[in-house]
Amino acid sequence: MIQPVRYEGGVLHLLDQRRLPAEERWVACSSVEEVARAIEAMVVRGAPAIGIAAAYGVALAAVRAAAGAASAGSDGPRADEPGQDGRDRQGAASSGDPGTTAGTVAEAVDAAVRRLAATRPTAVNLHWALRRMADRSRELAARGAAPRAVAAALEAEARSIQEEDLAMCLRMAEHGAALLPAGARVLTHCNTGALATGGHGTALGVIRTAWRQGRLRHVWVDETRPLLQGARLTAWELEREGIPHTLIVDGAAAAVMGAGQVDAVLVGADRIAANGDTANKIGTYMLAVLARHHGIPFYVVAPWSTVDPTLPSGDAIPIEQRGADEVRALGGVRWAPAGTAVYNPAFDVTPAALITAIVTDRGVLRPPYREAIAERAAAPAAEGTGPNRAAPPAGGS
Ligand SMILES: CSC[C@@H](O)[C@@H](O)C(=O)COP(=O)(O)O
Repeated sequence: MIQPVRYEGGVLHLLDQRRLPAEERWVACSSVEEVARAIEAMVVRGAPAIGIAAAYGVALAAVRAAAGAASAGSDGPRADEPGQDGRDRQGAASSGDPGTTAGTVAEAVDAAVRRLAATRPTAVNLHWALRRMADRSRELAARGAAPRAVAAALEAEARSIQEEDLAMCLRMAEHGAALLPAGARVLTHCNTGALATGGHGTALGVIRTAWRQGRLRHVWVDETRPLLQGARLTAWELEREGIPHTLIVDGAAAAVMGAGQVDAVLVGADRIAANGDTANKIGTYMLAVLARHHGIPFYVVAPWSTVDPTLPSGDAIPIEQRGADEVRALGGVRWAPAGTAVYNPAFDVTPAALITAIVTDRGVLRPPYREAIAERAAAPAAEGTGPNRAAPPAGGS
């Protein structure tokens, strides 16, 4: 199984998604700053995977703070010091620290949460995961846990977030596959696969499971301009799995729908507001309009950690704006005049009215979404899916 995030021996290893499919290269992070920069640079991307990486970033901060004052009151390595391969830190982390106070660790955790929360604004999973780590840290501090015990517990919490995300993906995949007709031809956007999650994927997880169940015939893959997550990442995952697929430019979606070649559209989400409005990769809204015009079901697939009941509607979802050169150029080749004005929102918001159903690990939600979301938010989370979130996410909105 593809897993883009691995935490081993106090070092976070991220599969560098900027380089796929050309090469499989891993980036080692041993400080919060390295994790934050990896998220900003999209070494790791996809809403759930960003949350998982950030959770490990917080754990790294705690590990380093617990080890940092080990040398008789020295302040240890700085949290923003770039690592080489992290092994030096691993040694420091395991050396123990009689001198570090619980307060030092709590401060390091708070600083890590603030830094990581500022990396990418739209995916709420990031803030959900950070909040969970901060809550766990406070709980341990209140119990008077020793620094090294806090660090170990935060490493375990991050691992739980990762494992629970995989479990949620597998549950969503079962729910979503059951919605598809036998021999389905589906269209998907961006990358919502194992690369974007704890494994298996959200919309792509449904596709994987439907294929294994023998009910899927074909996948249309939007290339997903400007960063080509569909062409580079989704096509790579589908090829590895042997799932029949065809890559199209984003502008061809209407033509394949109009030709009667699509039975369902499946997309992921970065944030779902209380009324069901859904932020996802730029171009998703366009697909929803097209699907409605052609009478094709449009399904959003997302874990509960993507639902943000604190926002009344999609109008309140912060949309990340990215640099002009992502549009003017690709791979170092510029094809637009250097001074051309560019508008480059990374996400758009699909109005709930265009969404046929939202597939979550808590079941399939149907309109009216405000009621459906309120009802599921109040229900206890299924085992292994973490605590319900009642309060607003850390720095999320
Ligand atoms: C399971 S991933 C869901 C979304 O995060 C995905 O569709 C998406 O929009 C990813 O955007 P990205 O900018 O690549 O992080």
